[in-house]
Amino acid sequence: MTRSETLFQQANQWIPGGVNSPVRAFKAVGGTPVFFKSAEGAYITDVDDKRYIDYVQSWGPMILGHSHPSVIDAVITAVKSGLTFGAPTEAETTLAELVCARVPSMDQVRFVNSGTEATMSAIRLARAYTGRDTIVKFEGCYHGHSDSLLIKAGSGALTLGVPSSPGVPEVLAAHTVTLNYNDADQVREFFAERGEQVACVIVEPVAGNMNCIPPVAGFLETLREVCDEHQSVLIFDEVMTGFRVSASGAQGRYKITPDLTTLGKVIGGGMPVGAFGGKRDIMNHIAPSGPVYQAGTLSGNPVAMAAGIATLQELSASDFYPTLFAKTERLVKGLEQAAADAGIAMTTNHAGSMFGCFFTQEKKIENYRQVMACDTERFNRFFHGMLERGVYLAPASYEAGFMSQAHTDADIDLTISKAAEVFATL
Ligand SMILES: Cc1ncc(COP(=O)(O)O)c(C=O)c1O
Ligand SMILES: NCC(=O)CCC(=O)O
Repeated sequence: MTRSETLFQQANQWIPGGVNSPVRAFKAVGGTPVFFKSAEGAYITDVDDKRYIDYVQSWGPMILGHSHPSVIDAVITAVKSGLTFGAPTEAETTLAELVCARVPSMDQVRFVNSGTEATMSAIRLARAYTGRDTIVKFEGCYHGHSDSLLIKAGSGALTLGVPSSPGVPEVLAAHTVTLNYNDADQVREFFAERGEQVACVIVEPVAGNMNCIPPVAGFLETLREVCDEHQSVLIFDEVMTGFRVSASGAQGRYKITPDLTTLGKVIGGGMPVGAFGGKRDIMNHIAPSGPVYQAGTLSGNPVAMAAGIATLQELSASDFYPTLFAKTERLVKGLEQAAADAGIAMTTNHAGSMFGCFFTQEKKIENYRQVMACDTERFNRFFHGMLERGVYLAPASYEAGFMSQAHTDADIDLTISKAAEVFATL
């Protein structure tokens, strides 16, 4: 047995399914999850001392690569001053200012501990602000695991075949309407009928939890329009896209201004952080400014704030995003070419530093239905072939991949050559 196999067996005794988050368990791809012990830059090392080029990057946060020296130094400095005070610190304001300065739609921001908390709190706020109950989301989008949002959700929920989780009361689920991603006509039709009931529309402005699906022209624009017409709150869930698809997130990339934005992943630099924010007149409703309750023992944790500040500061270099995006292009073009050379039907999507591969005859993948029709068995063989050859991809075909600053052209070219080997076996 490998050490990962031994550890997984032990973990299963004490932890349900052996993991603390379902997507880690390799349920979708089969086999035993790899247990890791360290990571640096683009590389991650497992407990059997095997090294992998990592395109999961902890599901998105590690945009600088693992163990970036400035982030580690900032964390060590913060740790030495105490782990948590449960009281305000200057670092919270520093990070809040950094975030709001970069995301112009955000006048104010509240820090929480995860993306789940951020979206859960944002929809509570939108419901209170509008005095309405109905929320609109899109099939295959994942916004964390709060009750109202775990309806027809993406990510791990898709792989388990239970996108709408048991345990969510029907009366609550009834308030969540699920529409088709990238289908502007359906959104218009729904709003024409029930727009006055809609508290908010929440959307991943680039979908990253049903593989990677950028918005088609006009989709986000339509969401903005119908929300304006019906006084509904438009929430961009930028937990994944924030500071990843542009310096100001997807809203900057596609030039659509949401009312509320949720963030996570990158803004915590690898520490547990989420955030929600937006226009001052909406954020004023949050306690203690207003009556909408939202709280957290560890919210704004000083160590997490330090990691976030150090990360955002690194992103300010003028060539940061162009360089990062060029790497993503290099990878996806190389993978497409390698697949074509091997006669494998595969297409890719990418947006900024997010990307995805689809095993399909179709040339363009723009919606959930198309994703679900892709050849998952072939993806699973691809995944294991790459894993064997030292490339760690997300262990499910419904996840976006992530590029980091630390990936070199040599790492990317090595990845493409490994993929070429695997394509030859598919
Ligand atoms: C778009 C999006 N929203 C929300 C979440 C939930 O964040 P977390 O896992 O930190 O609770 C995730 C990822 O998990 C996500 O990708
Ligand atoms: N796309 C999946 C995630 O972003 C979150 C990972 C997890 O749920 O563990």
